[in-house]
Amino acid sequence: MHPKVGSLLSKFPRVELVRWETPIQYLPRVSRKLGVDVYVKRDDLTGFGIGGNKVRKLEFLLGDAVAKGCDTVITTGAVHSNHAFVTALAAKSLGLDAVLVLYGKEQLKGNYLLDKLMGIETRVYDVERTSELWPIAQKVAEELRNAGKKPYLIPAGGASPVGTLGYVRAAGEIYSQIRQLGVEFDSVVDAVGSGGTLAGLLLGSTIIDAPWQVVGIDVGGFVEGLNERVKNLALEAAELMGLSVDVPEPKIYDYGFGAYGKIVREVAELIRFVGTSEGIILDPVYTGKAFYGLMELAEKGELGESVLFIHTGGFPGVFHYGEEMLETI
Ligand SMILES: Cc1ncc(COP(=O)(O)O)c(CNC2(C(=O)O)CC2)c1O
Repeated sequence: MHPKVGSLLSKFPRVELVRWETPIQYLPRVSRKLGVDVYVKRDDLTGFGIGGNKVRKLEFLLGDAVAKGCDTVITTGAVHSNHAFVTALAAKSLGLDAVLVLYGKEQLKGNYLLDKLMGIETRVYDVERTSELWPIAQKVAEELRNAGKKPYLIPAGGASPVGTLGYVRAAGEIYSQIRQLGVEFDSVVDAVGSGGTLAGLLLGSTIIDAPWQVVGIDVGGFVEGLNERVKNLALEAAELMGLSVDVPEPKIYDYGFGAYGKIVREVAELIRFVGTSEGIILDPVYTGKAFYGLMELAEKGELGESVLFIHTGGFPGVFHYGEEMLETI
């Protein structure tokens, strides 16, 4: 861990959910195809509830909830939400209750199947996008307070200054790993939904004065005003840490293929290519689109000679959208 990051974060309550450093793995076949060295940080293996990148944010979010004596966690997302499922699972593992405020078609697949299998309370609403769920979640919190509960509200994706600390810490972890590996990166690339992961990487990379550029791949406009949102999240997290830093403008490229959650042939084919050539499974909503963007940008020379992809997980999405993906290829 980078000493400055470690000491800055030590004052924040954190529950340990990521029990190891996730490996950084070289992808020989992808690298040969691109003529660029591509590595992947296996944050799909953070190890709690196949929750991928969300687990890092939840260490601080649930640490805060426990420190405040809260007894019920509420969060929002689509019915296929990786974040919603692992938030509720982690809350339950800490003895807290959880209520998921969701939208979308209820199908017993992927994360929604896991929600039900784990006996998680879900409330599904007829809205078009996650952002419309926030006022509903606030009403649920009020209902719980009136029932004598002490709810802790977590925004979609855990995209808050506290949640952002999770990827500040990840940047510090990457720093110590590259010294052991003897590698350098020109770019670090991550899928962007609610923006918290990118914001944390941006702030963490600024704190450690990292040589790499941080690049986000927007997977379909999960939120509006993404650049400003990411920058503000990073600055608010810096303020929370007691830092005054100048965070660079986020570099975000749109590879949403027209809409968040839209399943497309190009991504299904890429998932097959990366799976059969490197044994790594990407998902059709987030990491498949992000890796598609990485490969196209790398071929254009936008990412330099050595690139680190943050594999943020999303595995349940393969089982939510598997049939739809197969129809495209
Ligand atoms: C596998 C995977 N990879 C990357 C991301 C994007 O992370 P951010 O939300 O921090 O930008 C998600 C998000 N998922 C959301 C969810 O509800 O699951 C927040 C949208 C993700 O699940």
